[in-house]
Amino acid sequence: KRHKFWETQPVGQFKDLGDTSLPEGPIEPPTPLSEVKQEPYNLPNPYEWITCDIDSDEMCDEVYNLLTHNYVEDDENMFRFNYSKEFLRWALRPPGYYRSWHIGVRAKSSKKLVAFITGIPARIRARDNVVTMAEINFLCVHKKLRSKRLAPVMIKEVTRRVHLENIWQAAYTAGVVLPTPISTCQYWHRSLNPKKLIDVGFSRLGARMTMSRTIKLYKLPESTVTPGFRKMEIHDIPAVTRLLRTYLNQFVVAPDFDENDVEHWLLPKENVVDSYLVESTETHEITDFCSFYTLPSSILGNQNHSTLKAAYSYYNVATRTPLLQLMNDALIVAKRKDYDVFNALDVMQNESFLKELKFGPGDGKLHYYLYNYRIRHELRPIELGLVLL
Ligand SMILES: CCCCCCCCCCCCCC(=O)CSCCNC(=O)CCNC(=O)[C@H](O)C(C)(C)COP(=O)(O)OP(=O)(O)OC[C@H]1O[C@@H](n2cnc3c(N)ncnc32)[C@H](O)[C@@H]1OP(=O)(O)O
Ligand SMILES: CCOC(=O)c1cnc2ccc(OC)cc2c1SCCC#N
Repeated sequence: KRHKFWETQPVGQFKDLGDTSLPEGPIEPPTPLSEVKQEPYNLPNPYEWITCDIDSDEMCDEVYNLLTHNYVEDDENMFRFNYSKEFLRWALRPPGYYRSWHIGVRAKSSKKLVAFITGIPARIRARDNVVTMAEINFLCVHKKLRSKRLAPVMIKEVTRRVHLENIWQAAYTAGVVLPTPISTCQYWHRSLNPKKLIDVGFSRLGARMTMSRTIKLYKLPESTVTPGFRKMEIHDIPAVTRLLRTYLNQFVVAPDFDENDVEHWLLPKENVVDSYLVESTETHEITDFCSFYTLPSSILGNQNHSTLKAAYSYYNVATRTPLLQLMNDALIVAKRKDYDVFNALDVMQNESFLKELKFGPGDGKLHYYLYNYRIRHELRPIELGLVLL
C-alpha cells in the first residue's frame, strides 16, 4: 500500500522491517528551534486554523459536537465513540498541557468547526529511556471533508507546534494500519447487560442458550468480595504512585507517572475515571489497585437504544489480591453503576483474567505507534504498559 504522507515521516517504514542494523531510539535528531517553521501550514482557502480553548463552554460544545457526529465508528457502523465534555476536559488538560496543541480547523464562511487534532505532553519510558513525548489523539475530519488529504496537514501542524516546545517524539494509537505499529493489541469485551448487547446486535444468543440463561451466565454479585476494597482518595496518591511506578517498570513501553500525573489521571472523577484500591485491614498498606474510564458510544440506527455505557480497563496492579479477584470486583462495581460492557485490551497482564472473567474477543485491533522513535522488535501486547484514551 502506498503511504504518500507517512513515507515522508520519521516513523518506522515497512521497507525497513527486516533491517536489524537500525538502532533503537530517535530516528531524526532535534531541529534547532530557530529552524522550526514559525508559521502554521497552509490550509485550503475556505478554512482557517483555530486554537481551541477547551475551558470555554462554547468551544468545548463545538468540539464535543464535531466528535459526536464525526469521530471513530466500528467497521459495522454500529457504534460511534461519544466522549463526554467532562472527559475531553480531563483528557486534554493534564499537568503541563499546552493550549496551542488543541488545534481546530474552521470554515471561514460558516465559522463551523470542521476538523480537530490534539496533543498532550507525557513522559513515556521506552526501555530505559524516559522521553517527553506528545500523545496525539482526537484526530477528526468532518465526514463531508474526508479524502481531501486534510489529515496530513493536521498532523504536520500538530507536529510543528510540538517541535516549537522542543519535543521530538509522539505516541498514538489507531484502528488503522500505518507505518509502522510497535505493537498490535486486541480489544476484549465483558457483557454486563447482555440483553442490551443482544438487542443492539453486538452479541448474539449462543446456540442452545435462552435469554434468561444468558443473563444468568453474566450475573455478578451485588457487592465486592475483597476485604479493604475501597475508592481511591486524595491521601492515597503517594502510595498509589509508588505501587504503580514499581508495577509499570516491567513493561518495555510505559508512562513515567509522578504524583501529579497520578492525581490527574487516577483520582476518581464522576463519569470520567473510577479507581479503587485494597488497603490491608491489618497493616493499612495499599497492596492493589484497579481503575477504568468511562467512554460512552452512540448506538447508530437502533430503535430502542441510543447510548452504550462502556467502561474501559485503565491501570491495574495486584500485588496481594489475585488479579482475577481484583478485576472481578471491578466488574461488580461497573455493573452496580449500570455499565453495559467492560472493555479491556490484552496489554499488561490482562490476558490472565480475560477468558476466566467471561470477556469475549472483539473483532477490532488497536495498533500502537511511536513517532520519531524506533523500537527494534515489534512488542507483544504483554510488553506494553501504556493505555491511551
Ligand atoms: C513530534 C510530534 C509528532 C506529533 C504527530 C505524531 C503523528 C500523529 C498521527 C495521528 C494520530 C491520530 C491518533 C488518533 O486521533 C486516534 S485514531 C482516530 C482517528 N480518527 C478517526 O478515525 C475519526 C474518523 N475518521 C476521520 O476523521 C478521518 O478519516 C481521518 C481524520 C482519520 C483521516 O482523514 P481522511 O479524510 O480519511 O484522509 P485524508 O485527509 O485524505 O488523509 C489520508 C492520509 O491520512 C492517513 N490516516 C488516515 N487515518 C489516520 C489515522 N487515524 N492516524 C494517522 N494517519 C491517518 C492515511 O493513511 C493517509 O496517509 P497515507 O497516504 O500516507 O497513507
Ligand atoms: C460492546 C463492545 O464494543 C464496544 O464497546 C465499542 C463501543 N464503541 C465503539 C466505537 C467505535 C469503535 O471503533 C473502532 C469501536 C467501538 C467499540 S469496540 C472497540 C472499542 C472497545 N473495546
